[in-house]
Amino acid sequence: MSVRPSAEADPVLGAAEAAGTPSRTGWRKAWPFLLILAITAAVPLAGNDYWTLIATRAAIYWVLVSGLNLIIGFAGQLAIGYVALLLVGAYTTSVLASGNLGFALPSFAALGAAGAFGAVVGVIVGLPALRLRTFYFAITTLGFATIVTQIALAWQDVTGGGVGIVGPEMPAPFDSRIGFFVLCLAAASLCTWMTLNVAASRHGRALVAVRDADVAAEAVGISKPRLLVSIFLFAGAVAAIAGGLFASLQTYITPDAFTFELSLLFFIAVLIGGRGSVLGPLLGTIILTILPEFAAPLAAWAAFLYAALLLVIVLVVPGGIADLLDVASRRPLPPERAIMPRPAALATLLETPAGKPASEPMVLKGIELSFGALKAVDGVDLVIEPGTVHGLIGPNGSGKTTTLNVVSGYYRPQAGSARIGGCELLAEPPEARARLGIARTFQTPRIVGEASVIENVMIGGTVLGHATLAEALLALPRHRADEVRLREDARLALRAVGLEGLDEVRASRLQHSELRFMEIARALMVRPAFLLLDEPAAGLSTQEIKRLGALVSDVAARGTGVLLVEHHADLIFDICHHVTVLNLGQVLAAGTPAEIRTHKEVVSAYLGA
Ligand SMILES: Nc1ncnc2c1ncn2[C@@H]1O[C@H](COP(=O)(O)OP(=O)(O)OP(=O)(O)O)[C@@H](O)[C@H]1O
Repeated sequence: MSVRPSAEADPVLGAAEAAGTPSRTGWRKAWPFLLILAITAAVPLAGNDYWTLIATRAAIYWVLVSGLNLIIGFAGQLAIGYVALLLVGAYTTSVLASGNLGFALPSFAALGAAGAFGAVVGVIVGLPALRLRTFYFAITTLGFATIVTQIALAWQDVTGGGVGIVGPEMPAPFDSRIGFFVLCLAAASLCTWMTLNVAASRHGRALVAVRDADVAAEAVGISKPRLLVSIFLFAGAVAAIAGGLFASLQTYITPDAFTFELSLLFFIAVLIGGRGSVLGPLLGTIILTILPEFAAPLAAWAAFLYAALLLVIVLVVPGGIADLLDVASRRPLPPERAIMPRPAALATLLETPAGKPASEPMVLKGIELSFGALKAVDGVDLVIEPGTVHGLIGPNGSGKTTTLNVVSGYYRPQAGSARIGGCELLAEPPEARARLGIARTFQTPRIVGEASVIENVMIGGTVLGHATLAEALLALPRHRADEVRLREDARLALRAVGLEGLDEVRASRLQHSELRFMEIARALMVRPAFLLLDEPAAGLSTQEIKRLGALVSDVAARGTGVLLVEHHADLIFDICHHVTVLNLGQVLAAGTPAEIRTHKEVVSAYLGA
């Protein structure tokens, strides 16, 4: 995904392009990359071998950073010690090509083997990220860098220890300075294209969802472990290939070549480039590679220069280079814009093949959940019929959200069952709920602020895509078809909830009420059999609450069972078919709105006189 809504290449731009009519938007988004490619390709024409060497080095670094960018910039995992993968790739290629193991592979075969080995090592380095958060993971990657350096030093027979080993020699025509430069530039271009493809895929969107809205990601069916492992595989492979190229460029490598400063360069290139961008980190890598060359006397101060640059960027442009280039996101939005849901679009969206109206009710029985000594939910029974709106009301702290969290899988109750027909929901992991047709919104909207509105909504359709990460990397037909369909569906969903015209706007620029409707659009992408809404009217104007009510009624009328947690009594009594009242975690009353409105205990405990 291009989480920078306007500044980046999005190789899959919608129906027009899929139909073979390239749109102007494609070229508009691709030109910065083509310009960088043209300028870099022209470097050898200046006849200066030294600058050709620097350009080659920048291309190699970018091969590594392009993969690392998916880990840090997209998935938000702080992998600081990625020089370890460069070292692994450099030594694997050199050792396999040198014959130190008793046989010698051709250089390209050694490079390929290093890529495969790097993929495995990438997963091993990345595994702690599945359990550890932020800095703890960062430290493990640094620890890994130290370990592989020590192995390279100690395993003298194979690696040459401190003395080092000869780097692989590339065959003709890549054995000349220019030939090798062309090879590295081609590898860098390929990596750029592949990461742009991933960025503009359901996998790229899932990565940023995991980074910025992990609970929402889980609710739309994204499996964080599976996603991260596949990204670690890719990043490890390209980093190791970069290592092989690096060893060839250096002609001779020792463990000393893999410094902490190099690791810092990779990490900071992504940070100053900007999160969720490909163009920014590419420019970051180029800048950091050539910066010490412009300040040759300061070469020994490289780490200091990187850190200073990072500080300046963070203070002046917190969003990094990508943010600076994202001019469109600074254009003013119409201040007086109304949310106008369109029932016709809703009908079209919910009738598309992915729609699976519920035929059986969702039945909760005896749900119990305690937090320590506090019984948040204490034996709750609830039946949500398809095609109806079921209101769940009660005083603050009565267990409404907790009940909803049990249904969506966020909490596992200590007792009870939640079934749809023969399917026991509680036996399924949280990310399986979307596939079972359950979608939700949140009390506080969980969104990816840096992504465009339409991309946020497309995140809701992640499980409806079919293309694997490998297909997305290579922009194979299934990936292109996924993107066209998801984008069309997301447009429909946005029309349905009344946010038409805001598709390409960065979500962080929306008003609070718009975010609430955007979350509903994201949930509708699942074509939910059951839709769980957690206080969707909070913070909305009277007019907006009316439109929300009509929208929710429309959704239910098309067969979806809606569980509506809400404090706005008018909305509840206007649109609900059934109402359950909770108090202190228990069902205080259940019935039709008319029965609840006049229920004595409900009036005294919640509604008031
Ligand atoms: N993760 C948690 N850890 C400890 N206590 C919790 C947790 N989540 C909820 N609770 C407690 O459980 C009780 C029920 O909370 P819940 O959020 O379900 O109430 P609610 O009816 O949705 O309230 P509100 O209308 O204010 O959102 C409250 O006392 C709350 O403080």
